[in-house]
Amino acid sequence: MNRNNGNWSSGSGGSGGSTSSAMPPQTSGGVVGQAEEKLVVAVRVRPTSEVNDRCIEVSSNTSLLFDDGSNRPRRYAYDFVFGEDASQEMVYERTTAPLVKDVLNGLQAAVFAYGATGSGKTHTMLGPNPRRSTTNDSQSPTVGLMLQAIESIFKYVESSDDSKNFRVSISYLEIYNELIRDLLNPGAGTLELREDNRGQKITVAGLSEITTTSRQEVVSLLLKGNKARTMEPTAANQTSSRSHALLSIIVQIRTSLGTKQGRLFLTDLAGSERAKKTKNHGKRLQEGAHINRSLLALGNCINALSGGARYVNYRDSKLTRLLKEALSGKCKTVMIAHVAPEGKHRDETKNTLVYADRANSITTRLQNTGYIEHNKDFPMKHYQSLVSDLREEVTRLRSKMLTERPRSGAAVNRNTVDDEKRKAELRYLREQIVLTFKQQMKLRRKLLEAESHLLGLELDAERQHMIISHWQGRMGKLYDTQAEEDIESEGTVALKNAWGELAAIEKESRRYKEIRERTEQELELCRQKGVQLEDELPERISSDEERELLALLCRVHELEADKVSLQAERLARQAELRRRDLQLLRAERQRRLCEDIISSQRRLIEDGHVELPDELRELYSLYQQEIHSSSVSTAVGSSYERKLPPIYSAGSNSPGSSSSSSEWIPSSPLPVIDDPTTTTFNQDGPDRLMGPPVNARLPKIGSSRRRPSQVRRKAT
Ligand SMILES: Nc1ncnc2c1ncn2[C@@H]1O[C@H](COP(=O)(O)OP(=O)(O)OP(=O)(O)O)[C@@H](O)[C@H]1O
Repeated sequence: MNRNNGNWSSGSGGSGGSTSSAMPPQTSGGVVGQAEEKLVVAVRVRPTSEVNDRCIEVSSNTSLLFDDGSNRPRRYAYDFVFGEDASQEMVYERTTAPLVKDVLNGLQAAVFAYGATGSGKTHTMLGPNPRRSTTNDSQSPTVGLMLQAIESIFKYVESSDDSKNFRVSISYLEIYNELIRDLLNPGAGTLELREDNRGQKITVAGLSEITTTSRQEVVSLLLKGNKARTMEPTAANQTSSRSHALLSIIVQIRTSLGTKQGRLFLTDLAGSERAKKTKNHGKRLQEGAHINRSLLALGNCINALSGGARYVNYRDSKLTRLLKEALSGKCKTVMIAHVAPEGKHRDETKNTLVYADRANSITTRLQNTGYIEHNKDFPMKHYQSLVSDLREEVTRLRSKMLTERPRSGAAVNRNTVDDEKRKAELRYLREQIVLTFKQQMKLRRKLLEAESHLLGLELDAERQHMIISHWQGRMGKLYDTQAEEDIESEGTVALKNAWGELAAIEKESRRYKEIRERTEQELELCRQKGVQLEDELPERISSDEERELLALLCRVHELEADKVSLQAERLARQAELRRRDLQLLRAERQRRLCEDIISSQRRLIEDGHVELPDELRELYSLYQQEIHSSSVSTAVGSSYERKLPPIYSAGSNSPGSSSSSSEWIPSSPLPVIDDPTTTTFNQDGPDRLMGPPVNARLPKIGSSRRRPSQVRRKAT
């Protein structure tokens, strides 16, 4: 077992697990890349002994009738409706089993149980009396979805040919009164929720993530976690969960292309409740308020998502922040709404049905999580594995030659007919092997080309993103209104082109990802066929002639391996050049921004006659030295290296003025200024790649809008 501090949104476990390149099962929808996804909604009706006063009648596997008391029942339809007699297994098979397959294919998936207090959520997710349960039997028919999912994942991994390529880790937390607790390490106290600068990646700092190869261990950890969960008897439910419990199961699958990571979130939400009805007081009442607030936040997100809102506020509660990925489409998500059929729970049941109805119309775009650690070294890494495959084949063939030495006189004793037949068979076998090998190489090349092309597209997309942010920055911030229309038209054209390019690149990427996937499958079949054919060889090698044939085959394989190595080096160099080109472009862009900032600051200094602080004076003189040395080397260097920041002299009226030196004060420590209109930078430098050239437009002298606080005037 490995215990790590885990991230909520990115699995970073220790080593553990096992390995295998077993073909993962087909995804529920065969989705790879981006696809339109509907949030799947199921409703489960809790069993009751009440026969007379009832508000729910299940009419089919997908619909039910709800009587709000007016005796005019309303029909609600969902993806699945589970009646009172539905077994745990049935609920699992229809809702969670397809998601487990997706997770084993490297996708993210989530199941969350929603409903009023006492409606059966914990029963569905964990089974009956999870707190009291001590059985480690994850195969018992009453266990909940969490244990069933763990059971299926381990079953799959264990039955796979190369199970050592899989690594399974879990983390389990609860949100109680808006505080996060680690259920696998309850003594750790409350944990912090953190997110990156862009609010994209949510992590729970210090959350344990346990990696293990033993399913029994996972099961006992889960049971232990359940016992640590905050549960209290309330008037509505003797074993009421007062917290939201979120289990995350991460499956990492090592493949020849990198490590894929799938993740399954299983969430047992605390039940919504009405204070009046539950008769809760004090602590229970406060818990209820927190529960309701976070469920309200969840409800708001669902409303916004179902209405197709562009902005969804996930920030209102920790629950929604943690479930953001599950709700916003980076995940396949199933919501199981729970209802109580008794008439006395009519209001809560109606609320849940309406809630589930809204969730029914949420559609999102599923994103493939892809590989977590590949491409960085591509194409080298990929080629290396290919070459090692080929070398392995050579070794295998060679070992056949060594083990099966011809027995002396064997050939002489055979009669001619047998000999001929044998030769014909061998010829056929050899032809088949060569044919399969050729097919394999063809597919491998196709795969490499697809990979290489995808890498190129990735870099192209990055370039377009840079162009977009470059122009958005220029149009939005750095330039004065004076020639706004000009800039806008230039910028608008550049932006439009970049967006168009980006759309085309994305389309092309999707196409190539499909090609890659198909080719991978074909290659695997072809490889298996090749291995089978080669397996037939040992018994047949009995003559020097046959041995020669085999040696020839080895040679072909070796040559092919060498060829692939060379190809790999060439492509690696190409990719590296492209990468460096992008880095240069990025660095140049940053340099231009710095120059713009310096220009604006200098403009403020000149215009406001601000006394130059010593440190700044020093920096300027260093800068001047730097510029001097780079202008000396310009004779041999590129023209843009020597370009000074586009600083305009005091008194110049337009950015295009032809002053060739600073006219501020003769003793100015500031660098000499080049004329922006005569510079070749915009024509030749990397900035040119950002689209049409644009000169910086700084505020006119005397018309600059300065706030007194921004300018420290020189004391006279
Ligand atoms: N499908 C079911 N079959 C048998 N018993 C069930 C089923 N669903 C719920 N129960 C029983 O009903 C009671 C309440 O269920 P449970 O504790 O799962 O509700 P809950 O929605 O999780 O409540 P809370 O939000 O208060 O935690 C429990 O005793 C549970 O065993």
